[in-house]
Amino acid sequence: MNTVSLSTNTTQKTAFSFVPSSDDAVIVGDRNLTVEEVISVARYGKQVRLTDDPEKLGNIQASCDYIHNAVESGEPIYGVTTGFGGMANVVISPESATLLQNNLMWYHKVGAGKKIPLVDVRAAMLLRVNSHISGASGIRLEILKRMLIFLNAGVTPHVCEFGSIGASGDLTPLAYITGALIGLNSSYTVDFNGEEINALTALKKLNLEPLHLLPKEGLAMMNGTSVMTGIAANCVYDTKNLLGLSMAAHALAIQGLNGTNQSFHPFIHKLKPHSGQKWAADQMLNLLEGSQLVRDELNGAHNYRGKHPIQDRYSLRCLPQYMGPIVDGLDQIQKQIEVEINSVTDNPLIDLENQASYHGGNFLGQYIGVGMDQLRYYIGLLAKHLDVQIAYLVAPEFNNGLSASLVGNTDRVVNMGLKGLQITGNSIMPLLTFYGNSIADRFPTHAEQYNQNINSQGFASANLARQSVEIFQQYIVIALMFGVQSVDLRTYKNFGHYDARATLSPATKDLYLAIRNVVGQPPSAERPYIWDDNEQALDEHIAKIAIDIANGGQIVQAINNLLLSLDNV
Ligand SMILES: O=C(O)/C=C/c1ccncc1
Repeated sequence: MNTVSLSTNTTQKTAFSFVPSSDDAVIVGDRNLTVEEVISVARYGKQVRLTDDPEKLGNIQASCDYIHNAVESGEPIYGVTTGFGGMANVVISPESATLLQNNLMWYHKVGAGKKIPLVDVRAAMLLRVNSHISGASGIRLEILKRMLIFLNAGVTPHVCEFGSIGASGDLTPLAYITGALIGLNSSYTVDFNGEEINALTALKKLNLEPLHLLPKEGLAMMNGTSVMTGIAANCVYDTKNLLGLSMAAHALAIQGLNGTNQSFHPFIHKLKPHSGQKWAADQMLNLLEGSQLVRDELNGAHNYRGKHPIQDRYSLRCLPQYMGPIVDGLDQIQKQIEVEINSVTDNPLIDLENQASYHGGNFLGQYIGVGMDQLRYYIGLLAKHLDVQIAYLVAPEFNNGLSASLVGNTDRVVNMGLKGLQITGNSIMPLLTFYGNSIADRFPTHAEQYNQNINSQGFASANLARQSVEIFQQYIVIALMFGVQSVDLRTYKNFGHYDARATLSPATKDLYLAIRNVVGQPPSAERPYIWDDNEQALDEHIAKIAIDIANGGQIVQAINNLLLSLDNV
């Protein structure tokens, strides 16, 4: 798979550059799409094709015919022969039905704030096609094909971060995608393989003509949850990587602290068999297996440990019980996102079999609003646990014989070790629990003439989730740096040298090596990761590790088995 290159001074995925992938294409319409497939298209340039199932393709045309006939016969259908939303009492004549759809994009050209990342817009376009492929939306195949042309050529409309309350779907964000797609006018802009150009120029470069929307097509494009769901898919994917890295950071810390593996004994977790808890305990055993730094007490041994308690403190001993609900919760969120990805989310919906159409509200993004609220809450919980582990590592009263603040060279009395790094971590962790606050329960009750008087705030919730993910990507770096330094110091304490390659469990050695590699400082028997304070600029290490993680680079690859196991929680 080709990788996405990011600009060097940021880990944000706004700086996406499109490289088409030569892997097999993702097919829309043959079966349900997964989060993984969405990511492969959105971030890694995988090509997309439409199904060639003649029945599916025929249904798309049949749904357009249904709308055409309804308009001809003057049938009252919401949003086709009526005004929109709270103005759905306005009767629209057949002659104005086309104008109605094209006007929809004008009064929703009201986005505010920054542009959202291109990878989120790419995910949104894929999801919009996937939603329309069911043939219940009354939109031409030509428009679906056009979205795929954009995706496959790396042409991405610009979408703003404010403008959707997630009620009638993401009207305004989708208006920006639609306006660019049809070339409504030159004020719509796109990213054309890294170059910002207007939509009309983009269409020319793609050998496409501007299009006029037909009745229902504006609503079909704009009434839906695709943008918030695209963002959510990217967020859940990243959060699972971060969950895996959190587990691995804990495994390093447990080795650094000379913790026991007994608390992860399957006997304990069989007696409280929540699937997430069992997964966390099993994975912790895998992560620690073969380590020379833990107290190997799976046989039930427990000896007095002098001034240290006979059993470990809760952040170690209760790790599976703490992690379990987070693991199960993320799994549930992913399942809900995958249902949303494969849903038809506009209104009205066309029932071809019964030649009827139904007024409803599949565009309400409540699953995404609540799901992304939960995702941010779980990120806050993950961060809190890591913060505790760091605090444990730096305190000589508790850390089982390591130096204060994990100072490397204690003979150089001015060394303060990782003290500053901990404070940076302390500056981030509260933000992450703050971001765990909910937004879906705070809404404008008077929205849109009291028509959208219940709304999900799903788009806002998803945008906040992206921010939370990006902040957590910085935070996990700090936890990992603490983990690396602690295992070096523990190796010295127990074995008289600093090369933790020889003492770590095989499952954490790869991660350890990847981190040392990314910061350009290979392990050595003579010195730990950080020896004297003035030998390295730790902010540069933070930036390098964060970029590798945001890119899914070697640090994430190093825990691939752990990540794969998340699919079978
Ligand atoms: O009530 C609806 O189903 C849709 C509402 C709406 C409001 C404003 N613009 C487009 C659609």
